[in-house]
Amino acid sequence: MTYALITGASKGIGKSIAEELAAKGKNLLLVSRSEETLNELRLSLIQRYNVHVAYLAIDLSAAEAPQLVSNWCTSNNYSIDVLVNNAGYGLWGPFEKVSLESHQEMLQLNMLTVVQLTYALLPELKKHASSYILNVASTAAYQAVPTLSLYAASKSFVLLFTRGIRLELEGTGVSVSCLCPGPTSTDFVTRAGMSLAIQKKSDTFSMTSEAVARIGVRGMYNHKAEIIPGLLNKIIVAATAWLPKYVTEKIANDLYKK
Ligand SMILES: NC(=O)C1=CN([C@@H]2O[C@H](COP(=O)(O)OP(=O)(O)OC[C@H]3O[C@@H](n4cnc5c(N)ncnc54)[C@H](OP(=O)(O)O)[C@@H]3O)[C@@H](O)[C@H]2O)C=CC1
Ligand SMILES: N[C@@H](C=O)C(=O)O
Repeated sequence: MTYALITGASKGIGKSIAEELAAKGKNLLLVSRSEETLNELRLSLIQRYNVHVAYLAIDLSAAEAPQLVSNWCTSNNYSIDVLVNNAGYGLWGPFEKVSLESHQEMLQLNMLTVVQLTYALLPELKKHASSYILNVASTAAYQAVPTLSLYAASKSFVLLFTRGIRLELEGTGVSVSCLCPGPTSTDFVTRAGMSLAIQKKSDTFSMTSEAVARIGVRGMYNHKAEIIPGLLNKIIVAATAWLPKYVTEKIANDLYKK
């Protein structure tokens, strides 16, 4: 019996990925902070899809958390052939207006937890003839986003890290993909502290988390390097490749400024 481990599985894109995989008969290991929400989701998935589901409630922004997750998997003999590094968030506002501690906590989750969990679970993933890593970055990975400067930089890190290990792992059976959603209807904007005006702007372009998850899981199983859900998001990413950087950064700045 093998499992997919999903971080940030209690809501949003991670929850939708859990639903998408459960619907395909995949057993799940759900990881996030909210124990009650995770247990409710666990019971619902078992009832609807007849799959095995376990969860671990843990704050993944703690430096020791990825090792504790790995220890949990080992002590329960969970055989993992899918790892979805999804948990993450943004902090909206001018760089200097957000505390350094808050910046560092976000970078731990968005970047270091992805690295540490991947490092810890890679030996397990390599035991299987075919296994998958799906790291969740963002369309923000393709350019600087003023007022989300560190967030966008953290997602660029995830994108390049993913592409790097993808090539390193060629021939091992471990397929590595990067999901780069654009605006998606989740708690992201609330957690980021964005103004209502920006939330309204973001909503006009937003995809559903279900659509993002469906496209992401399909791309992962199709061994795609980068998965950009939605035609508009594909066009925006393509534009960042041929428009001058100051143009796309100015557009992002106007979109996200207070
Ligand atoms: N929504 C969007 O517009 C976009 C989102 N993304 C990315 O998608 C990913 C998922 O975000 P999204 O679903 O939108 O956001 P949500 O805020 O809706 O969900 C975030 C998930 O991560 C979990 N999480 C947050 N902090 C922690 C933590 N410290 N430890 C453990 N789990 C944590 C939350 O669970 P809990 O609160 O229970 O801990 C929740 O399950 C993120 O990496 C985000 O950067 C990328 C592009 C666009
Ligand atoms: N909502 C943001 C997350 O990454 C974005 O789409 O830029």
